[in-house]
Amino acid sequence: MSKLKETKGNVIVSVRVRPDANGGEITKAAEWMVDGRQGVISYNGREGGDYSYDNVFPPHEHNAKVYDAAAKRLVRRVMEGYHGTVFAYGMTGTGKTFSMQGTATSPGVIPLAITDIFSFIRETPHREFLLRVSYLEIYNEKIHDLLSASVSGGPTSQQEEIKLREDSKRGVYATPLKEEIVQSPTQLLRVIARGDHARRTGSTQFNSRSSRSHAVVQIVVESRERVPTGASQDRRSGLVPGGVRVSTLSLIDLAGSERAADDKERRTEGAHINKSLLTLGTIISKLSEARDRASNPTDKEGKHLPYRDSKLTRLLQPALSGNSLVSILCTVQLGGTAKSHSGETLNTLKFAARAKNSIVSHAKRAEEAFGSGGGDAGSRVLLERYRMEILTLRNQLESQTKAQAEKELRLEEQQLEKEAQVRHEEQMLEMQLARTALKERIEHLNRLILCSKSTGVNTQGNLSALGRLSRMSTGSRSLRSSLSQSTLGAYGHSSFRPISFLSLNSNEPSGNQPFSSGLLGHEEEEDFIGEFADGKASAQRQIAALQADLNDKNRYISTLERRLFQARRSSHSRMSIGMKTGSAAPDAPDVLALLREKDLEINELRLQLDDKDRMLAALRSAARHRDLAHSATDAFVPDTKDNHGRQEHRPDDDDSPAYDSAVGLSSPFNDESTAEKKKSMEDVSRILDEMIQDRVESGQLIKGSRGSVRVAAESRRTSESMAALPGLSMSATDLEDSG
Ligand SMILES: Nc1ncnc2c1ncn2[C@@H]1O[C@H](COP(=O)(O)OP(=O)(O)OP(=O)(O)O)[C@@H](O)[C@H]1O
Repeated sequence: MSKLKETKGNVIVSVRVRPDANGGEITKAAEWMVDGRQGVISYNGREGGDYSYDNVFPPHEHNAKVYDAAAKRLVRRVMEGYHGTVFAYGMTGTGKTFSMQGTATSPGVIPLAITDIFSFIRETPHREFLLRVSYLEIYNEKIHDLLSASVSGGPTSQQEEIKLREDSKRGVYATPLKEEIVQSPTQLLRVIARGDHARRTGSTQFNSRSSRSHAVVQIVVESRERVPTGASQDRRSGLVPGGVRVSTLSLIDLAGSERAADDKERRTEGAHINKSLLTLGTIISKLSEARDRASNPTDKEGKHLPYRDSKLTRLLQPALSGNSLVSILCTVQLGGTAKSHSGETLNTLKFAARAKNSIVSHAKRAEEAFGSGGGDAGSRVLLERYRMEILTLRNQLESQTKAQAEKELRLEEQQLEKEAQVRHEEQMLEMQLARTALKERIEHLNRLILCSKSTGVNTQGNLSALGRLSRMSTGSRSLRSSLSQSTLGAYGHSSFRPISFLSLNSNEPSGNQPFSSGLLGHEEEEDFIGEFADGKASAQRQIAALQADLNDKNRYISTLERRLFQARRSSHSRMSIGMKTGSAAPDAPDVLALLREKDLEINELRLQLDDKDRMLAALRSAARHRDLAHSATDAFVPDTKDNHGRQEHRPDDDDSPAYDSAVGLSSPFNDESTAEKKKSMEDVSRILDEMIQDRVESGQLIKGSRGSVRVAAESRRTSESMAALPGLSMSATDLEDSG
């Protein structure tokens, strides 16, 4: 026996004995003997004998044990690339469906095979798998797709007829047939359960829910060697190291053979069932006969085998002809009392025995297919097809990604161009604004320049100072006019000219610096300034003009002082002469005349002194205007030194609010101005001192030890006499105060 198992490993024939339907022991124990360990069933009755099989399962053997012994190895080899077929054959109600499907608590061959399939996948990491499943039934010699059936149960009448076709690589296959790709045991079991639900069943004499059709579950296994890690480049290029291997596991639950039933429908079904089973039996018998002629291989047995007599045998042709591993599970029930029952059991045992002896499997591992190959067989290699599709999609994705990247790049470039254009426009706008601002500035400056020219005053920026200069110039002009009038009025000299006249200082020993051409007329000054109205040179010319004006004023002051001194001396001389004359010949009428003359002179001197005071006030005012001009000029000519490096001469200054408000500056030359003022006062005092000294020398006055003076006795007398006269009351104190 063991030798038989070894030599015929590709075909396994098992017999499973169903428990007694009544729950009791085998009633005809004497007729039947079941040896599970030896795989022998013996029948002691008529046509009795021993029937040996690969496996004999006693009545209470579990489904798991049946699967392990009858199908497990075959399933694993299918996963390795072999075709495999497991089918259950037996009389109705003997446990074919129970063995193939099992129950929830005792799963049969199909669910256990599914579990093993996925276990194998998990245990084989170096390969990748793709599983697809189909489920059909052959009912009254017609093929129905159980996965395309309506939910309500039973294939739809409009379902396209499914035909069997044959291919050199695939063998015999049904088409069109729905195939579902499954990725988990649960998903696969759910698909099969759906097909089971659609399967046709009916009540028979021996089975209240008898399968009235042959049901075929086909699981197509595609597998391929995994691409080694790091060979992603090859994957992308489509160069895979190995092809795809395709194998099929067929799990078939045959309808039960039975005697002709009373029901017409059952009789019709039975006739078809029996016919297909009969054909199957016939083929097995012929295979057995062919095997007996194995020594004469010239005969090609296949040509004479009636596979096409039934769809069942046509569908099982690849398996029966040796291209597939085969496991036949025959189910019997030994407990029946009817004589016919034992006959059916014997028929099953004989079928199994013939199958065991006749079927020779030359099953080989399926060849690995490369590419789609061409033809239907190649196109069914879904794994390869998917791989190609993935490759195509990946290429499309890459091209789209590239196109997208290029598009984004273009958009980015366009965006950058837009931004650059916006920036350019902004820069242009800024430049335009800057140009506009510059133009406005230029126009403003031009207006300023025109305005300055129109006023005849320089120049760049210090318009208020220039305005003050202009006002000062006007003021100076009016000052000269008033001076001239007052001077003329005081002296009655029509030849006396204002300070701006050049002839005034030509012969004056004033010590002032000569100024040849600086005394310009007012219009000339404006033209001069306007012509050189820019920069430091212009400012220096302003200073020079003011300096000249200042010199004029100084010279005029000196002239007035000298004239005053001369007038006093002249008066003193005349008074001295008159006194001498009076003392020598004191004639009363002469004295009176002399006194009147002196009174006139004294009055004239007083008027002259008043004029002098007014002139000094006017000169101080002129000096303030001059300082104003200096300050305005200094505002834009920091270097206030003249060309000879000397500090500009500053006139005396006072704290006149008008001056301060007019200039708006705190003069940095206040100290110098004060010194200058003191100097001028000292000059006046010096002149008066000289006058007093002259009188002292002439004996009219006596100088005290502490600087005080008194009138001499002679003079006092004269003075007293003069003082007695109306209008002659001048004293030394008066002389001091007037200085
Ligand atoms: N080994 C077994 N142990 C327990 N119960 C079984 C066994 N075999 C069959 N049965 C029971 O017998 C009844 C009929 O079994 P099943 O439907 O599997 O027979 P079948 O051969 O498929 O019949 P049919 O050909 O009419 O479909 C079922 O109720 C099933 O549970």
